[in-house]
Amino acid sequence: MLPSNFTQAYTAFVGLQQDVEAATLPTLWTIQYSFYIAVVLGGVGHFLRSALQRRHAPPGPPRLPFLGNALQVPRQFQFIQFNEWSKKYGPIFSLDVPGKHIVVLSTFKVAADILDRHSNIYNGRPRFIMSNEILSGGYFFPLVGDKDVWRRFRRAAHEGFSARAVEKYQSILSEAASLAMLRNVRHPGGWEHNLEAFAASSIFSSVYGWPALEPGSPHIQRIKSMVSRITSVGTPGASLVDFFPVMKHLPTWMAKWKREGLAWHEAESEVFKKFNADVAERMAAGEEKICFAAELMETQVKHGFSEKGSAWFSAVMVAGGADTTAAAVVSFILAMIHWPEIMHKAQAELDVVVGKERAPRFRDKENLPYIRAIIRETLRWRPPGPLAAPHTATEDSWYEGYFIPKGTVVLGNVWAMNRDPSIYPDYDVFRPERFLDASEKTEIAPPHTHQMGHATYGFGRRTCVGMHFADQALFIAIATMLWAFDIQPPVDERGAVIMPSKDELVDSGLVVQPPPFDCRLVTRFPDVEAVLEAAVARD
Ligand code: HEM
Repeated sequence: MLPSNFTQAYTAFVGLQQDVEAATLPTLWTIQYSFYIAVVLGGVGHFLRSALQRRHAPPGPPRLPFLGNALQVPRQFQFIQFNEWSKKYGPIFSLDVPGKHIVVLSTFKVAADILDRHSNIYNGRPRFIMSNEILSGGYFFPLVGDKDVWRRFRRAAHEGFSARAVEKYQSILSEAASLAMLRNVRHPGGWEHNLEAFAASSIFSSVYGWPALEPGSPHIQRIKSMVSRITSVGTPGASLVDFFPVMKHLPTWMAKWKREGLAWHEAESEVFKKFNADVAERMAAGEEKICFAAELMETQVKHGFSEKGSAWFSAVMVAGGADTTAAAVVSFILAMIHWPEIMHKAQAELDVVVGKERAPRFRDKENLPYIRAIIRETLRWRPPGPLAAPHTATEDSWYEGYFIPKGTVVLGNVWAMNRDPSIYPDYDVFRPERFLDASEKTEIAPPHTHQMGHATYGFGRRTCVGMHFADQALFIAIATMLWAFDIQPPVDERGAVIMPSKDELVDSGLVVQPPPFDCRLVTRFPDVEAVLEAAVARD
């Protein structure tokens, strides 16, 4: 009976009629036997691959039947548990959760060997049905798995955000930094909002050419809520459809989650299209201000983007840049409170190179090696994304005797790499000198770190496409902040110092950063306010 069942299944599958003419039977039998052979070979292949995977998988914590390691992987702060496991199982270990084989990399070297040197087969992303395909219509660039679509995003992003291209945003960043510090002089209690507005405003202005945004602006809130919605449904276990992909095909009348998700996507698309329409209007009126969205509108046909695709692209660039940069600035402030001697050393450098008559500018960067080392150390010490983003293997491969099958999710544990005790024995100490040679003029970095000394911008071909913009933003914010203020811990009503914890972290889904804390910003000299005012007016 088996053959007839198979034939029926096959004929139904390829759309053949059941009542085939007798004359076609020989052909049908050939098809039928080829089909059996394919199924048997497929089954044997699958069995062999599974055996290979079991036998040659990197070591890892013991698995339970069916559930694998699902109950051992925490929902938050996974990088900390993964770091512990790496101490026991080594720099490459594996985990199994239902439907997914995961490999975690914990040293710069294994990450460079696998994700950088073989980046052509490790540049995929796992499928994010709810967050990317439904809520974002397939346009959430960092989550896009389709190679062709991703390549188009990447090429277009590179045109606007390469090391060279981002220089055109320097005046926007300088103005935003001076404005944020001016707000800090006038409203020091709101420093965290002022710096959040700096990060969001500078990327908004670079993408849409808008004037600076106020702290708490509805635009900042909108992008934050977009990111938080997309990341919350994308976390493992949050959306059933990511476990059972077939559910994506349910009709909307049967699936409220899908109906609501698609409606949300349409509403967001309208907003993002309006942002772009506003840019188009200003361009038509002859405004010359350079912005990414304007350039993209001119090149969108070449890159193969629809109107909606290009509207989402611009908004996603804003989303990728705002919270990450703000989180790094907050960690820098915390470090300055805990290591004031570093702050004073940086201020001495600024006083020599910049002086007190003007605020720092980009052209000073070359002569401020200590400030540059502080930026690296901030990103090493408290990476805003301690697990970077998941990559997937798009082909089977081997690494040092371990088999990594196609479809494996590969995670680079940035946290473990940046705190590798064999490279940084004092990894918990904030010490920018580790990135300078004996003369303290030239930057140095350990091997396999792209000369950066950290892996905070990720790996291989999926390395953060906004990293040059972020580095510029961090430079001008940190230099202007240190030039203008002594950053001090708060004191209680009796004058006793309240030291904020340097070890606590909060995980917002997109970024990991210190929980909110107070600090005192004391202007370093009487003219700070006047100089910042002049800088804002000039830029
Ligand atoms: C301190 C600030 C930032 C940090 C720490 C950071 C970190 C990261 C990381 C870890 C990744 C994933 C890399 C990987 O998959 O291996 C990433 C991807 C990405 N970042 Fe950033 N980022 C920052 C700023 C920015 C900025 C300013 C922008 C936009 C201008 C941006 C846009 C993106 C985009 C679009 C991707 C996806 C790239 C792709 O999938 O090919 N990021 N970032």
